Amino acid sequence: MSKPIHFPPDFLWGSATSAYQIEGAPLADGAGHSIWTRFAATPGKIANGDTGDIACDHYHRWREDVALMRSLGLKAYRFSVSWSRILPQGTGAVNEAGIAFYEKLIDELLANGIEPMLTLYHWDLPAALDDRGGWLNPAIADWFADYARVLFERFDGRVCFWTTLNEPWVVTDGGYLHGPLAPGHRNLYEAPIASHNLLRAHGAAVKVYREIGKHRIGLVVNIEPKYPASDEPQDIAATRRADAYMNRQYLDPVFHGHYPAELKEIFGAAWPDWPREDFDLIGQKLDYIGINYYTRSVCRHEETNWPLKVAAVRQTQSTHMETGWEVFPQGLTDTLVEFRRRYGDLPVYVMENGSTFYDPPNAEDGQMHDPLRVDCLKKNLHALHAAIEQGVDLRGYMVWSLLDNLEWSLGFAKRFGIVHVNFETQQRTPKDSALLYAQVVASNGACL
Ligand SMILES: N=[N+]=NCCCCNC(=O)[C@@H]1[C@H]2[C@H](O)[C@@H](O)[C@H](O)[C@@H](CO)[C@@H]12
Repeated sequence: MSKPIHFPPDFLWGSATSAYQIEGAPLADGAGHSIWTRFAATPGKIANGDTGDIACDHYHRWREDVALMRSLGLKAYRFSVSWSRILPQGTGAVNEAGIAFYEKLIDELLANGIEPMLTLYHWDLPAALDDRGGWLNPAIADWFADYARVLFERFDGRVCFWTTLNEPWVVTDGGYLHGPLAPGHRNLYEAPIASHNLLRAHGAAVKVYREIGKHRIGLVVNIEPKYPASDEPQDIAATRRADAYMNRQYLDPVFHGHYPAELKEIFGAAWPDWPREDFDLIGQKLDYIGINYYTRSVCRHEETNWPLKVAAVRQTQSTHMETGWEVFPQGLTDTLVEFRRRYGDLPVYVMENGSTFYDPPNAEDGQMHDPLRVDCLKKNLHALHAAIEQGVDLRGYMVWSLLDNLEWSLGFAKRFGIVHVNFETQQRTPKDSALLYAQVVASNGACL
């Protein structure tokens, strides 16, 4: 019998979502178009022609969803604000109806004893700014800082946990290098520029927060630990390139003031000489780091793979994600321990961790059984605890996701929720994984 595990007494157990994936009504009450309302309206961009026009109808069901979080005993809720609800043109006049929606949500969370954790940007750039170059226009650092200032002024104090960006790697790799995500570009020269401007915008927003904010602000990155497929020098080098491109491309400039050298090797002539002063902006001190962990990657050299020359070696036990994300809880422990080794003892929150499996149909007992997700969740939580035992200053965990939702270009078929959503009726049904998670929260992990 393994000894019961305990997490720190004030460990923050919560769940995470994002605006475009759950809200629906993206253009309601004066909101402007985003790059995702446009992408979804473009045939072939989202599987099955799915869109965020309705999604989980959270824009109208927010009170019911907060009650659902309360019923699960959640201590925190990580959500994102749709920039184009607040500033329909991306800059300029504030849309008070957009402010009002998030104010109601925040106040309802607080009234139910749930900590609001607000992400300023979770991929849904205002279309009006994309028309002005979006993340390719250096002015976006100021546009983003001005947007952030509006929310800081309205909500700081009720919101005490701020995140500037969610996963700049996915925004860049998906939206500018390979193209499966909005705005759908595929350009070796654009990707480094977009990525660098994301980090500049992050720094500009943190700088504003230091002027007027009184609580905590950080960055959320997806980290996918890389393991060599063999000890062949080519595979070792490929693994280093993959780690530099996906993981260190964001953490090194923020914490060490420079990019990994491998990026110049990967991008060649497409890699600019960045102005030194940019790294003073990017390197603003943070109160915490948010890490999203889903899977690892076993890497080998692959000459034909553009532009990294790396291929991932498919592993056996995978989730039902499109590219078969391996279930590898040890990677979560390794990621957290390696962050501390490389970047120091900053407080860490796991801001997303979850899995998608084809959930079996509703059982005769009316319960939504999801045994594979339950197993995955248990293993990941044990891995989380192992990192704490190895000295990581881990402060909280947000399961991805509260609700089944729009999995971006993969549509609604990829269900990550611990709560099932019937997208015809909008009925929410907690899965076994939600019942397990409620026990974990209530016992602070002792039930594991
Ligand atoms: N191979 N491989 N690669 C794994 C790389 C992970 C990149 N995708 C994410 O982390 C996204 C994050 C996003 O915030 C959320 O909005 C998404 O719904 C989840 C689920 O997809 C995750």
